[in-house]
Amino acid sequence: MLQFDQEKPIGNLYKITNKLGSGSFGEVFKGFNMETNEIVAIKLESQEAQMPQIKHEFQILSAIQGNGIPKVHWFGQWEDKTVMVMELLGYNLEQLFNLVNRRFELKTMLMLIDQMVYQ
Ligand SMILES: Nc1ncnc2c1ncn2[C@@H]1O[C@H](COP(=O)(O)OP(=O)(O)OP(=O)(O)O)[C@@H](O)[C@H]1O
Repeated sequence: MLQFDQEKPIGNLYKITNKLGSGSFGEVFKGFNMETNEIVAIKLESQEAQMPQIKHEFQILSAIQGNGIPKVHWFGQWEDKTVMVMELLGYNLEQLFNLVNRRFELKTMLMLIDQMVYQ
């Protein structure tokens, strides 16, 4: 688990509030823009990471902006971490699946397939 000073603003603008989850690299937190109060997602990766990934993710996200792809607001160094501040997305597919007792209707499945294939 990453250690950091939650009170110290990221890029002089963003503050972390709570953890959303973690992936194969990095941890993702909910936070907000101190000037506008916009809620954001903040991904942190240790600068000590053996195989740094977050810069690649930042470059790819910046290149493929669009529907369902979080907009990147800020990328840089903070304390001893590399940080990407991005748009906060809603529920992921697993969370939505759980909300409907792990059973999607045929219509939902067809809409998902349509999005996966054509968007
Ligand atoms: N922009 C975002 N808005 C809201 N939640 C997010 C956002 N990005 C990531 N999360 C949540 O944070 C958690 C970790 O995301 P992360 O991108 O680190 O890993 P992952 O995509 O789940 O897995 P992997 O790193 O293996 O691809 C997930 O539960 C995901 O739903």
